[in-house]
Order: sequence, then C-alpha cells, then structure tokens
Amino acid sequence: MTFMQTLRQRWTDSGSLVCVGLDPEPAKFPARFEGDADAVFGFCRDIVDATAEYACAFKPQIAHFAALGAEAALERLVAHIHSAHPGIPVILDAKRGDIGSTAQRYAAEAFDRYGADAVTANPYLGGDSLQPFLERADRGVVILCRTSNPGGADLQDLEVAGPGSGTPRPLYQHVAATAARTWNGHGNVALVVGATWPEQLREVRAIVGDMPLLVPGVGAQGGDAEAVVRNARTADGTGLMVSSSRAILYASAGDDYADAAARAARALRDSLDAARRG
Ligand SMILES: O=C(O)c1cc(=O)[nH]c(=O)n1[C@@H]1O[C@H](COP(=O)(O)O)[C@@H](O)[C@H]1O
Repeated sequence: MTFMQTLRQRWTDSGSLVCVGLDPEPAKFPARFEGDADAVFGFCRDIVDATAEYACAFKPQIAHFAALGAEAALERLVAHIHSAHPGIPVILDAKRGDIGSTAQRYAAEAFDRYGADAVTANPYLGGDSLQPFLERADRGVVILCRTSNPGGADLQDLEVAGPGSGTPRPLYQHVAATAARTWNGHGNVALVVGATWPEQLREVRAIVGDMPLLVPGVGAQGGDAEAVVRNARTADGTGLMVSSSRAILYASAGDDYADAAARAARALRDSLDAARRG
C-alpha cells in the first residue's frame, strides 16, 4: 500500500488523529535508562509500544537521533514499528530540501536507509528540489507550509504574487495552492501547518481540499487541539495528523513513563475525537 492508502486505512482502523512524535532527549529519560548504551532505542520502543493503539502515525525527528550518533537506533526503531505495528505509517521528520542531485540522496536516506513511509520536506528551493521525493509515488512528501514556531510568520506570511495570479497572497497560501495543483501529481503530498495558527489552518484547508495536514504544535507549544479539528478536519472527520512529542514522551519521568505516555496519547485522541463529533 502507498503512504496515503496506509494513512487513510489507519484513520479508519484506529479512529485516531494523533501522530506520536519521537524526539529522544536522554536528559529527560527516566533514571532506569542511566548507563544504558541502548537507551535511545529502548526508551523510544517502549513509547511506541505503549502508544501504538492511539496513533494514526509515528514521527521520529532525525536530528534528535543524529545529534546523539544514534542513527542505528533510528533504523532499528523504524523497523520495529513496521514489524510490531504494521499499518501505522512512519513519517521521518527531516525537513530536507536541496538541489536535485543532493535531494535524490536525501530521498534515498529517508525511504531506503531508514524505511520511512513519508518524509518532511522544505519547499524553499522550489519544485525541482522536491522532485526526487515526489517521484517516489508510494511514499509521502509532507511539505512545510505554515510552521508552528513564532518566526513562521517572518517569511511564510509575506505577500507574493505567483506567476499568472494577479492578486498577492501570503507565501504559505501560494505553497498550499502549488502543492495541490502542481506537486501532487502522484497524490502523495501532505502539508505541515502548525496548530498554533488555527485561522491559517482554516485557510489552507479551503485551498487544498482533502489533502492530509500534519499539525504539530499541540502540547508543549500550546496549540489548541480542538480548534485544529474544528477548522481543518475534512468532511469525513479525518485529514489530520495532530502531532505531539514532548507532552507524550515525557509525561512522566518515573518508572510509569510508558503508561503516562499512553494516557497522554489517549487523552489527546479523545479530545480530538470529541471535537470532530461536536
Ligand atoms: O515538521 C515538523 O514536524 C514540525 C513542523 C513545525 O512547524 N513545527 C514543529 O514543531 N515540528 C516538529 O514537531 C515536533 C514538535 O514537538 P513538541 O512541541 O514537543 O510536540 C518537533 O519535532 C518539531 O521539530
């Protein structure tokens, strides 16, 4: 199955719009991992196993592994998700973007080395830089549109007039329209829009139809999960991967870390579910 088919099936099977972010920070791990050379894998695996029931996707963040020299742990973690929890797609958060020949290697890294079902990509270098990702029709390309951070407005809100379109509009809306009309030839594109920008979420949804949106920024960054669902769900009540990392991973620093993570993921699933029914 393609990434998009797997994601849609998972929304149906799990009834969940929660994407569990995997951002390992050993300083925040429970004491039992002290001195454990395989702590990054062990901690993330425990979180994955505890939260899988509530997840429509997992999203490991590559810098959190690479900065620790833990790329092998990331490879094993993705393989573990595929074997222990088949049907839950893995989005590698790498925010890649470069000239075509280098982007081709980034695509091979994400899809062939790590075995990710989808990867986040930065569109700033333009269409040809996305092409090596887009042409992998069975994989997903999750393109940054309106990021969750406060500085997301600095460039993404600048008014631009695209070729052939007379009326200026914010750059993020131009990215959304280009993604929907030009880059989505294989039907494998999704967009990142931060939960911290509910109005922009509504505007992007109006531009892109049913295209899936990855929505980070609930939990530690303070985004309103219910506003996300109200403003950006699709007609069938899906279309969203609402991503939370720290609020799930580090819900407890005690020995109950896995249970606490499961409770946090379940609570987020339940609040999203209530909002889509409300
Ligand atoms: O692409 C992303 O995942 C992403 C895009 C964005 O606009 N904002 C954002 O926070 N992220 C990532 O989502 C995660 C958010 O983590 P928490 O704030 O702990 O839930 C981090 O791994 C970020 O790198």
